[in-house]
Amino acid sequence: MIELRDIGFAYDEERVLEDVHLTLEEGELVVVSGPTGVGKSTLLGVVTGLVPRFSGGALHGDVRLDGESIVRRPPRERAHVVGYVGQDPAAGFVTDTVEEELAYGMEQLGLPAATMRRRVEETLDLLGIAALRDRDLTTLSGGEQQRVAIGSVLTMHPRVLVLDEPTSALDPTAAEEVMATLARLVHDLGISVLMAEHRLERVVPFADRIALLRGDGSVVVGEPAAVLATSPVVPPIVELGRAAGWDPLPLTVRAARRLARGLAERLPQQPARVEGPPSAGPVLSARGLTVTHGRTVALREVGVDLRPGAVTALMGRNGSGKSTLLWTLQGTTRRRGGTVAVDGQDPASLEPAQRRCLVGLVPQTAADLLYLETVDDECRAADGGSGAAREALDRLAPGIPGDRHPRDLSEGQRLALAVALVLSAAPRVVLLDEPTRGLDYPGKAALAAMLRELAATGHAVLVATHDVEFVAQVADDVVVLAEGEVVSSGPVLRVVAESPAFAPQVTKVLGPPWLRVDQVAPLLAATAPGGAAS
Ligand SMILES: Nc1ncnc2c1ncn2[C@@H]1O[C@H](COP(=O)(O)OP(=O)(O)OP(=O)(O)O)[C@@H](O)[C@H]1O
Ligand SMILES: Nc1ncnc2c1ncn2[C@@H]1O[C@H](COP(=O)(O)OP(=O)(O)OP(=O)(O)O)[C@@H](O)[C@H]1O
Repeated sequence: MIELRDIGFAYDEERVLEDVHLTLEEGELVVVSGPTGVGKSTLLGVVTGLVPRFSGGALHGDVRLDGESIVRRPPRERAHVVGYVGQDPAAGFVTDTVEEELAYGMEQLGLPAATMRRRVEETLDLLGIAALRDRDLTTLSGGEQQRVAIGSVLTMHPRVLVLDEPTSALDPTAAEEVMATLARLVHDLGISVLMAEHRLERVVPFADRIALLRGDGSVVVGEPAAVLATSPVVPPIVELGRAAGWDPLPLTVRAARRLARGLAERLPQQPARVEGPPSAGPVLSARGLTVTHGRTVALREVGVDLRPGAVTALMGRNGSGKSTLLWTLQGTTRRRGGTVAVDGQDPASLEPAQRRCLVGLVPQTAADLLYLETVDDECRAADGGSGAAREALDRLAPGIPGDRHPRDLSEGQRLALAVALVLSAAPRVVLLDEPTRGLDYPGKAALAAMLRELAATGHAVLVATHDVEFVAQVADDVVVLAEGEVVSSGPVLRVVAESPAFAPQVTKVLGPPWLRVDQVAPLLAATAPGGAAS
């Protein structure tokens, strides 16, 4: 139904797409994948019409809808057919409250009031946001905003849904529910979905085809197994399958389990390296933290200790209070009660400049930290010209031109820059709010390594994240919040084994104590019958 013909696109000097052919059939879900900054959002923009109209740059080639060329039609005239949710859902909000936002698109289409009412109710239930219906959009947590944004396009019943990282702010359970809902729309109503996503483990089981951007402007499109066989970005089970020499490669946990039968018994009982807990006292100690927003209690009597040398993951459902806790520890959010001490000082009582040396925070929206004209200027301002920020940036997302305006970076590049700026100052305590949005697997591995290095030199690190694979790579401990209270905390293995929702793919396939492919890959090679490992 939608066809991209011979698409080429360049921002000024940067060529992003070249000779791209892609068709999206009715009732099909296609995942757009590829490294950070490769051009996934740009490709989606060509379908919605936002590129080149609002992005600038030069587009050639044709976009066809049911055989008719729409390449010159502005986004507004495509909106009744093509629904779009961008990488920053809050940026797309046009009304004040959840219910208004869900109805807005339908009002623009002039639908009857009774239809609008019915669809709003259906959508509130479908996305589990009925309790938020009267809420002011600005007060929602990141994941709540993402659900409302998805809901606001679903109510219009578009024939094509274009979604940019739709699960990036969702907790694991919500992500699964949203994907199952989308799959149902695709199968039952014949809707077509085109989505860019880095967390392939969440979306590949639902994909009919994958469109992989390779980095030279071209796109390879095919069945998931065929594309992933050679892709530079693959979910952990595919990496596991490659290490074990499985053919065909498993795309679901279920398929991998079948292939792994008997394998778990042949692995030793303990991972080769077990990190012992460092014995020093905490760098950060918080007790009895209570925070309220109006009548909502966001945190209730929360206590945490962050040890030097340890990376702690902060997990929990959307809206459970993770961002609130980070900002309270950092000192910006006013607390109703409780204490925070970092090396004996309360960050809330310090001037912002002093505070930054003690506690660094990478916010959920990376752009909040960026205010200068170029990437180089930002790096220099952060590290005083030592080069530390640029070095960190190159590890996370290599090759970004120093003269680029931060506004013109891709989402993942912008996040990488914000992380690099905060880490280059090496504060005693580093807090990160969902720091893997927009990052590809190599970028995430690099971030994990950098956080481990910081911890190894005596810093304390707390990462709020829904990315269970990242937690498996980086964390020593996990703290789980539910409705503003700590409901469990302890070593990563124990928490992950207790809560299936937080289990990474390797644990789902091989069981504890295994969390990551790198722990088992060498063992698989040694135990594979006939040495089938490659
Ligand atoms: N206005 C602009 N001017 C110059 N270059 C730009 C502009 N906007 C984007 N770019 C560059 O184009 C490339 C593609 O960006 P795009 O946002 O499409 O990537 P992406 O694959 O979606 O990235 P991510 O994985 O981070 O979401 C990036 O290298 C980015 O820096
Ligand atoms: N100004 C506000 N007024 C009312 N409620 C608020 C306000 N700010 C936040 N909240 C609520 O407080 C709760 C905690 O929000 P917080 O952003 O800390 O959650 P989170 O765990 O980080 O969520 P997510 O995983 O979705 O990012 C949420 O239910 C949110 O809706």
